[in-house]
Amino acid sequence: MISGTGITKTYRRKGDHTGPQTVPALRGVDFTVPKGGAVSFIGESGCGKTTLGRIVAGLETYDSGDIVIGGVPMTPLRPRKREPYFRRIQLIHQDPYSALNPNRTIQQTLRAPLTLRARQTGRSGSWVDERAAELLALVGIDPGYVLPRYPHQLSGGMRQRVVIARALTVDPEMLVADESVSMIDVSMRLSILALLKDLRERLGVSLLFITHDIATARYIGDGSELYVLYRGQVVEQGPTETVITGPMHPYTQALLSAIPVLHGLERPGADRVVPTEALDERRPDTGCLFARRCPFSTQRCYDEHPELAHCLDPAHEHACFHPHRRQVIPLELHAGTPVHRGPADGGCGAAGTATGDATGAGSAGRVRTTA
Ligand SMILES: Nc1ncnc2c1ncn2[C@@H]1O[C@H](COP(=O)(O)OP(=O)(O)OP(=O)(O)O)[C@@H](O)[C@H]1O
Repeated sequence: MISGTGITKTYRRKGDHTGPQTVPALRGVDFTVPKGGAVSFIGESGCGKTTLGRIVAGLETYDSGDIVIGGVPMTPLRPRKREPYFRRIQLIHQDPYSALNPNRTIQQTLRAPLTLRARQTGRSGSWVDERAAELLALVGIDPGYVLPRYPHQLSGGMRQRVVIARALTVDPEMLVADESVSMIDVSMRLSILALLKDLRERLGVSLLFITHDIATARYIGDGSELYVLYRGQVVEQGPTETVITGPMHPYTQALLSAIPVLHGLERPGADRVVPTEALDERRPDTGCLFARRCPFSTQRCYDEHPELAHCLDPAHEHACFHPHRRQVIPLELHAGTPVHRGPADGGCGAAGTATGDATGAGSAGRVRTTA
């Protein structure tokens, strides 16, 4: 199991800026990826997804918090001592072309980490080439065709499979896939996602999926957890299907309502879609970070910071003072018929730190549903 607690990261800005000199990329993120499990992080550009993925893969430092890998806290360890732990976590880059050395054949690319692995595990030199062929077959490509070739001689989909094969050379416990299908041809995306799902099932490797695309997160689905990141903070989390079919946070609802609806159907809640505003970074981040973009915010949202809390389902948490099921989202279209996946409007209806929408701001009259 790999977990993170209170992970924060602030970047320093280089050069002359009129605004603040620092950019908070992550503000106290907690997450858990169970052994063999899958977790997706979703959010719009700049919300901190890539930063989190790089931290989890040991490629970026964090300011505070802790990453625990297999029960071992990383923070107290010196960087060199952390290395073997982070090696168990492999990052799959979004751009398979830049991730591969253009001057090396695929055989040379795979040989380097496999030779090291052979030394570490006391295996013979012949094992290296056998394993390279085995891994390429595992990711669904013909080793005879691919091994002697250079990256530019392969399709984008093949290159991404090679990148995945290279990640597997170290027998990782977890793969971090950062927008790993966003730069390859649309026609090949599904097969790469299917491959990652298949590897999870066959090898028991955990998956941390980073995407801005809710459909991708849903495809990875099956018993996975979804974390919705907004400006470096988790604003909603829970089982993927639960969050997607019954989002409680206005930001998650806005993300979902941005999905295009086919066949002339209206977008759910299109009249309430929260516009992307140029955030005034000089304003202090008190209260809810989403308050200024939220059509349901009240004074309390500006004054107090909402913590993650649940309503009825303890597995489904949201950081909102006015959680409410506001819309039905037609995420699946079968033969032009929208499948209503979410329940109709309903308040939180539970006690606890998260309150129901007592203001009535989220009543059905204010947000259009497709029901
Ligand atoms: N090396 C860096 N130096 C300064 N600021 C950075 C750096 N890397 C990221 N940031 C800033 O940190 C914030 C989070 O960036 P990050 O790339 O993690 O977001 P993201 O959600 O992955 O966005 P995208 O989907 O566009 O890649 C952004 O405001 C970004 O501008």
